[in-house]
Amino acid sequence: MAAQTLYEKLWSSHVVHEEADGTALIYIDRHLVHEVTSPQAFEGLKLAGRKPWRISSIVATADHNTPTDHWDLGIQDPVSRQQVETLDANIREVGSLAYFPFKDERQGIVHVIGPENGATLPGMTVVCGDSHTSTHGAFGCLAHGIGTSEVEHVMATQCLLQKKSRTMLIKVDGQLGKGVTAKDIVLAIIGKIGTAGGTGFAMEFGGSAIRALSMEGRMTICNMAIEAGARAGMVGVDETTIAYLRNRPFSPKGEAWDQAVAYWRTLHSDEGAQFDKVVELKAEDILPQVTWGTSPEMVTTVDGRVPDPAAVADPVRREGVERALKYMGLEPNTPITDIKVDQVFIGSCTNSRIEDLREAAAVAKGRSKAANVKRVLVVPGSGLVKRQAEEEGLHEIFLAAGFEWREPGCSMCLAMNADRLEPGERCASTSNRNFEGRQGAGGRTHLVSPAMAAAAAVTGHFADVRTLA
Ligand SMILES: CC(C)[C@H](C(=O)O)[C@@H](O)C(=O)O
Ligand code: SF4
Repeated sequence: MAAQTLYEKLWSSHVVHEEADGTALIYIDRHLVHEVTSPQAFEGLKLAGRKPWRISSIVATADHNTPTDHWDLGIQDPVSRQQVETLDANIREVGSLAYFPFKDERQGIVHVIGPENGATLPGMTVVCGDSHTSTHGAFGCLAHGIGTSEVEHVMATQCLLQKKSRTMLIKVDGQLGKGVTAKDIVLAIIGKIGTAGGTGFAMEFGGSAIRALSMEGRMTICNMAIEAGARAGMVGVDETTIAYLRNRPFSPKGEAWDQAVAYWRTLHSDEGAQFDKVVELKAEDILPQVTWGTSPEMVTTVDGRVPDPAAVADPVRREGVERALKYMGLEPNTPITDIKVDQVFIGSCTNSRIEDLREAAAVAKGRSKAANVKRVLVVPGSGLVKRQAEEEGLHEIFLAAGFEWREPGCSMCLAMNADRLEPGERCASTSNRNFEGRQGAGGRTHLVSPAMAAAAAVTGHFADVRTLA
């Protein structure tokens, strides 16, 4: 058989029916559900008198609207409370493989709880009514974000209507420098190809620098594939994938594990497989990244400067830069390290896993929040991450530095709960989107790695983490 890409293997093993124009129905193995995009889907199902096709595919949690402090007080905001209670009621009514509700010890951000519970497994098709579902592709799965009407369609039929994507390989070879992380790799990729660079593609990340990453790092990269415009992001299965999944609650056990592992080992692009497009980066060239604008592609290196619109030849791009600088309150040519921050957010489905917290703690250790920084929020991605961090004493490092140690959830990634920026406040954030108003109306977001966020917290401005270590 001809050499196949990972995407082609995943696609062909899930096609139920294909039309002449290439539109296909693909079977869905795992359906992750959260409170924001599921209410209308459950309602639609109820109105049609239907039941979910395969309840055991559903894994649900409440994450966007849950508070990250004073859990004893419940959910104060009535809209958020109703959202979460609606999910509670819907899951109670229809059932699920697992539900991690508000306050459950395994509750957390949907893209953190899936993998850590072994609910995301290689070879699966994974969907969720959430754009960052691409995260799960780190496990050699085909993972798509879907809209609310598609959530209903998947519940009703266990299938999704899709058109086959073109394939892109992003190959990162070499060794990352000290203080440079998976977040810097993915920001550098988006800086290079742009937020539309992956449009129409399923993106596979490969090369020796990707192979050397932990599963946490691979998830960070696949998480932001969507910010590069890709339909899905993925990494082939290797021993790192398999070691991560051993003994997770929903991972197969005993003989079924051995059979699964034998299959999983086939889930990588074959030697000589042809991609429609290949982009190459050298790990040695990647420096710590900081975004300066209102789109993830508006990014530069920590030793760089805010761009000067006058130097941008293309008039459309020039206007985009001008508008972004106005919103961000930045002057052209300002050195990145001169930009002071008001708040720091360490969390989100991009960077709230144990390794992220370890990296932030390594910088925070023995240091303190700078006086000009109003608040530093550290928000673990799940209850299990929180427990692990506490077992390792990371929370004590954060608290000693004057950071706040919170309960898990999406938090100030998109300000659907009480955690938000005030208008005009500037934030170093480990999340994935720096859009206008994303962290609160008028808030200004700069995307960075956890180590760089901690460096900004202790110095009060963006600082090269390599000089602090
Ligand atoms: C609320 C949800 C639909 C949304 C998404 O799809 O991504 C959110 O998670 C986000 O990050 O903006
Ligand atoms: S952490 Fe942010 S990006 Fe991730 S699912 Fe929640 S709101 Fe979306």
